[in-house]
Amino acid sequence: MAAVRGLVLSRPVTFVTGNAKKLEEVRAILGNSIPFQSLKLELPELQGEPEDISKEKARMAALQVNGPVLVEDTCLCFNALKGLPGGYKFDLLILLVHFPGLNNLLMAYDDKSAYALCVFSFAAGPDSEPITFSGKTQGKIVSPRGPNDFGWDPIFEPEGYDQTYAQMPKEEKNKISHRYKSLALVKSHFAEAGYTFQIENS
Ligand SMILES: O=c1nc[nH]c2c1ncn2[C@H]1C[C@H](O)[C@@H](COP(=O)(O)OP(=O)(O)OP(=O)(O)O)O1
Ligand SMILES: [Mg+2]
Repeated sequence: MAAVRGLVLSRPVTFVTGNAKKLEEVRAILGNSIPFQSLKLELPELQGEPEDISKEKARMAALQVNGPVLVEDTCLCFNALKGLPGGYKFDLLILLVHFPGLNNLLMAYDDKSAYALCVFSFAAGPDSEPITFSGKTQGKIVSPRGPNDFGWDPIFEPEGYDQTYAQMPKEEKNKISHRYKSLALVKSHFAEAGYTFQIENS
């Protein structure tokens, strides 16, 4: 008799986001490794610790979808500002990208280091406690360089590179990014948990 391995999910996983650029990267990074569908929902912008925001997003998404969901919350954290803005989304980041002179704000600090943090959460359903997976990429804040089509990509230069995220080819960003690292943990979790997607009993 064949052993039944892993948890059975009632439906395929839904990745819930309102951000098309994120979705593009998640598609490219996951490839066929985790079958998922996507759903564009504008969930409320929560503030606080990134892990808490991500979990809460997963709870809200699982309720709306009434099935297994993946969500993620991403933030940029300045070491000189003790991790701010992090999960506190005042529009400083957007101002920095659009008004390069404002980078002088950080000129007051010798420490221009920062990290990009991506926290994925998986909830198996509306009654399941979400599990989080955090990926972090170290770097520094620079004056904007490169195309301005995804958030703070033009002002973040990852450690060991002389290009900003915005200047790098997408495939390059997707090999070293906060999102890539977080998704690597999600993939291992799925591989270990051995989720299957049958609806029928076996
Ligand atoms: O790799 C990235 N490179 C540059 N900027 C990024 C990245 N990833 C997120 N971002 C920006 C988008 C948003 O201004 C904020 C995160 O907010 P965050 O709530 O996680 O994203 P969102 O509201 O756009 O989409 P969602 O519907 O998934 O919540 O940082
Ligand atoms: Mg959001």
